[in-house]
Amino acid sequence: MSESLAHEAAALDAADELAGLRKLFALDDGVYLDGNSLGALPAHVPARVADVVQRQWGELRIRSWGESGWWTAPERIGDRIAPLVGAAPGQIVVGDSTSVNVFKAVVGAVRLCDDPARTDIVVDATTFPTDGYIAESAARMTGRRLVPVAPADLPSALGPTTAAVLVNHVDYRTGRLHDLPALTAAVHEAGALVVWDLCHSAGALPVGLDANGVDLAVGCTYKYLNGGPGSPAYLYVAERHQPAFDSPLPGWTSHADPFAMTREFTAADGALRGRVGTPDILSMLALEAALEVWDGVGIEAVRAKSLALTDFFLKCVAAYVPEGRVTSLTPEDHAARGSQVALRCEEAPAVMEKLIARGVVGDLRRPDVLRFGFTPLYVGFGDAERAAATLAEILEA
Ligand SMILES: Cc1ncc(COP(=O)(O)O)c(C=O)c1O
Ligand SMILES: Nc1c(O)cccc1C(=O)C[C@H](N)C(=O)O
Repeated sequence: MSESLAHEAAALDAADELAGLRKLFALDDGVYLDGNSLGALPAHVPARVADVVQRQWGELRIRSWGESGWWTAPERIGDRIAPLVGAAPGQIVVGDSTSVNVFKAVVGAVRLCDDPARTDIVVDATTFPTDGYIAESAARMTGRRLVPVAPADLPSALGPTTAAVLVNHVDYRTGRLHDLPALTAAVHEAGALVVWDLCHSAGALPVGLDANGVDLAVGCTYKYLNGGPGSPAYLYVAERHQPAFDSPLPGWTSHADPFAMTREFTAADGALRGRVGTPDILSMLALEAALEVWDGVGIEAVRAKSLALTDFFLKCVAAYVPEGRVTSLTPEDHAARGSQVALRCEEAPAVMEKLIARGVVGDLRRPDVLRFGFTPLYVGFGDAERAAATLAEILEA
């Protein structure tokens, strides 16, 4: 479209220290900008899953719970995710869906708060729906009131009646990054606990759970962590809260001695309290294999590339797309930007269909949002330029 932007893309790709990671993924010639919904497949994962099925399950059978490390996979893989979200070992367990972990975390936070005068569960009013639905149910179950508040208004909405706050780190629709350090501090100032949903930030930018004193957090692993469709989510319970963390789903695998099979429940120590039932081993070990692409990769470098990619994509869109056809919902300010660009466009459904037909895969968020996720491990600057050029051609036609 423009020689100069295409040249700029080539120069940026040539200078990109993460560019070599793309070959670790099974990708075609298309432009894949939907890794914020389903991350791409790391190429070595199928053989690893085949080994889990054929040898570990097929040959070792029941012995694999011990010999193949199945039983301890939730906490082992939690420790592998921990450095990506700024957590020391022993605070994350992997398992269940994000939705289920939201439930454990919100009810767990209200129980940790343990003050009947604190009647409110505050929820991000712009949240991904599942968090809102579950927070509402958690409020009913714990006899609390659900108070939806826009993240920007959170500090003024908090007070002596706040028990717990559930907020998304990055807004799934607009890509807005919320200020985790400041909001965590504001929640603590009000005497409440905070639960962060990291689905759209883990693996895309530094989170700093421990450094910011976050209480609880949840996240999925099938977006920027490339764990595969429906791969298990995770729950972070800060070490200081673990002794009092009272899970609303105390299954036998979170028991201190699961194989004692006692009638009474005695919670295990540490993050293991977040476990529930038998771990979904096939998905979990696919995730464990997928996480190997992070070996030697620093999240700071990923963040720098993510911002450069979204900046460059916005620049190409401004240069190519006819005036007035799209409006960016994604903040210009780096401090408030996640790893996606959301463009409002009147004809969004038809435009996304045409983009996908031309090999540029983004997401439609109805009614009028074109969503493009930038996953720095395998998306390059040439992809960003091509996506913007294709979008412009479609809008000009
Ligand atoms: C912020 C957020 N929370 C939760 C979920 C979904 O949770 P689950 O994995 O339980 O479907 C998503 C995406 O699906 C999400 O974007
Ligand atoms: N989890 C998904 C699924 O099972 C099917 C389709 C999409 C998803 C998603 O992850 C949606 C995503 N959380 C979003 O931000 O829109």
